[in-house]
Amino acid sequence: MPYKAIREIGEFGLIDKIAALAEPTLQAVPELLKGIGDDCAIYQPSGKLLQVATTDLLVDQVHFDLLTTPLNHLGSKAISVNVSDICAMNAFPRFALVSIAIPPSFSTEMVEELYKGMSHAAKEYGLAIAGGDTSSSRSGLIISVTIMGEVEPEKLTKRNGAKPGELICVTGSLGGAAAGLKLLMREKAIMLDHFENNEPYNKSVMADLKEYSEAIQCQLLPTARLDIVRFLHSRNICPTSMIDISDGLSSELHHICRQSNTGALIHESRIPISASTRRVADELQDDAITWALTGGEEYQLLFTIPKEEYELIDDYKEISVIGEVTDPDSGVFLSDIYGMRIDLATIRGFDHFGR
Ligand SMILES: Nc1ncnc2c1ncn2[C@@H]1O[C@H](COP(=O)(O)OP(=O)(O)O)[C@@H](O)[C@H]1O
Ligand SMILES: Cc1ncc(C[n+]2csc(CCOP(=O)(O)OP(=O)(O)O)c2C)c(N)n1
Ligand SMILES: [Mg+2]
Repeated sequence: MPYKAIREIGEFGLIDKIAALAEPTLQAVPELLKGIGDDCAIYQPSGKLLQVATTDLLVDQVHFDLLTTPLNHLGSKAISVNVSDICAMNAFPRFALVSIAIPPSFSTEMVEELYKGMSHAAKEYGLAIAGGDTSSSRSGLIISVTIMGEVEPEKLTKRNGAKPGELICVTGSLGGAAAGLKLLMREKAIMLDHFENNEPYNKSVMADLKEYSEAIQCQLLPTARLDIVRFLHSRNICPTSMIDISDGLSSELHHICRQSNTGALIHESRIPISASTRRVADELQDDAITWALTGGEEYQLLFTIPKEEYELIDDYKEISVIGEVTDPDSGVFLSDIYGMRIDLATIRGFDHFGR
């Protein structure tokens, strides 16, 4: 079946298709009085709740590579990385505005595939796709998502409330997204090599990626930890500080410490790293702890709670206590498996303009 060029239906024909795909997300949000179709989306904020807003860009060749990324996964990830920021405030996402700049190589079906992923993720998180903007792009695909969320004022969690003596907690496991990215880049290099040598495409030269599905899923299809926000609310736990891990554990811990005016000591042996991430690191002769500290794109939550609240999280396997908050003069340190202290100021994470 030939693909339909976007020029055949034009900008407004494309927006109609996008609106149809966004439609099922509207049901979960009755406060949204108008979604796609007017000059603005119209939202009726609920009474006493505070509103939070976040935005993140996804740019071709910076955040994704279309050779290794299915478009529906990319759509889902664009929603999830923003929901993750809402979760980091201990808040709930309500609606999203999605803007895309589309390169000339894209067909109507490719845009639809992207929105199928967004719409699916939005439904999972109970948020509506309420509007956006569409442009052509003279270079690669660019996706910008803005999400509004809500939270009761007393539950709002910022980066700046950690105090010495408190526990540092992290959700899920770390390092998987970096492992997935390394594997995908390895497979891409093999594929390009093959094409360059004019060899016919042959699936058998590629690794069987099924055996790496956990790491690849962490990279291509991360989930924001809205389940953790629900858990925290259900147990009436209000972290004193919280951040999501987009740039690596080390960077995010520094953000909490800088904004809370504290130090921190975390323990290498307590950093949760899955067996499959360790296996990939061994295979690629790389270091899973470095991935956890600097890899980023985990979309797990890093937060602090008073020691007395330990028993409230103790039985929950999705949360690991990895260390404690210290005085500001103590710096931000990792105690390695031999008890040696490593200054985490020397191990920073992802930086768009980093050397
Ligand atoms: N171009 C920009 N203009 C205004 N504010 C920005 C810009 N880029 C980032 N920020 C703000 O700087 C802070 C840190 O951004 P970032 O590191 O991207 O956070 P996150 O990891 O939560 O996405 C956020 O409050 C964000 O809104
Ligand atoms: C093609 C490609 N190159 C590199 C990466 C790795 N990468 C891209 S952005 C990023 C960090 C997170 O992105 P950022 O824009 O800093 O998110 P924010 O902190 O604003 O949430 C990482 C590790 C990737 N996923 N794909
Ligand atoms: Mg950001």
